[in-house]
Amino acid sequence: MTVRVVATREELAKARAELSGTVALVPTMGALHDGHVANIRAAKARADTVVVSIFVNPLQFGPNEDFEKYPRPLSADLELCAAEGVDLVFAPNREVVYPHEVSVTVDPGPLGEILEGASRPGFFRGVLTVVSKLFHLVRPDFACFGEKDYQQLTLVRRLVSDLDFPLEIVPVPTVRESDGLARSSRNVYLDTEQRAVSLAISRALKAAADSPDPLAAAREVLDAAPGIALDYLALTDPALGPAPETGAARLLIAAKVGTTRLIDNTPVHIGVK
Ligand SMILES: Nc1ncnc2c1ncn2[C@@H]1O[C@H](COP(=O)(O)OP(=O)(O)OP(=O)(O)O)[C@@H](O)[C@H]1O
Ligand SMILES: CC(C)(CO)[C@@H](O)C(=O)[O-]
Ligand code: BAL
Repeated sequence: MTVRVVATREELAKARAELSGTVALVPTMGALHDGHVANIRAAKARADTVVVSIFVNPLQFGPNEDFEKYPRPLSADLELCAAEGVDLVFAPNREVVYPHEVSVTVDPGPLGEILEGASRPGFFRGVLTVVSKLFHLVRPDFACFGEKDYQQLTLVRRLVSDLDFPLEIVPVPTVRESDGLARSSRNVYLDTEQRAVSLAISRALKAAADSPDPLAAAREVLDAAPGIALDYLALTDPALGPAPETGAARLLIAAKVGTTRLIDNTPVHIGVK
């Protein structure tokens, strides 16, 4: 079993013209896992054909982040795409996506400055710029994004509505390991002990989802967890605005375990249901 793979703009344009019916794009940075598979399956359920992009986007990495070390197991990724019946993989190199120095970029606005944006300056500018380029190059009818990266999903939705991209964003629920840890390409950085420590993140979210005081419930679990360096624990409304006094809300966590930065989030309800 193989999957069609293109790397240049010309190859992509030709392959795109040969796709019939509706197209769903699954943008990724590769190192594919079950979370990506859920995105691919959601794409297949929505559209006639599925395109996966694999590109580790330098523009969204800070100078001290893991761009160089980010895993790039391309042949395993292609096997997985073939097994999932993906129609086309776009796996460009840096020069294809950025043929000259970038000058014009997409401003994510105030939502890009908080949470992940506060810890990773320039991150959402990099994400929204490359996502815009992928939307122009692939011209999908749908694009799937995981709820694991909730702020990214929220900002991509704003990008599409504020800048009138003619496509629909499909959110995909977070896929977890059986012990609760959210699947992430960065989980491979964790050793056995760190992996055990990192379970406090999903335990905190679970406690929060079951409590009328989500913030306090999560804090209690995290305070009792050695080895977790909390970056933020934030309660917001579902669109990442200020949390309501009661009702539907979102709880988001970012934490470092060793040198690995992990993020996760859950819907919560403030007050008694
Ligand atoms: N556990 C998951 N469940 C659902 N979707 C996911 C999951 N993990 C990643 N995705 C989604 O897959 C897409 C590509 O993500 P990416 O390639 O960055 O993988 P990742 O595992 O999030 O990597 P990283 O750990 O580097 O953030 C994004 O839309 C992301 O939200
Ligand atoms: C959306 C994305 C592929 C843009 O580089 C990346 O941020 C990711 O993998 O979530
Ligand atoms: N999963 C979002 C991309 C990143 O962390 O760089």
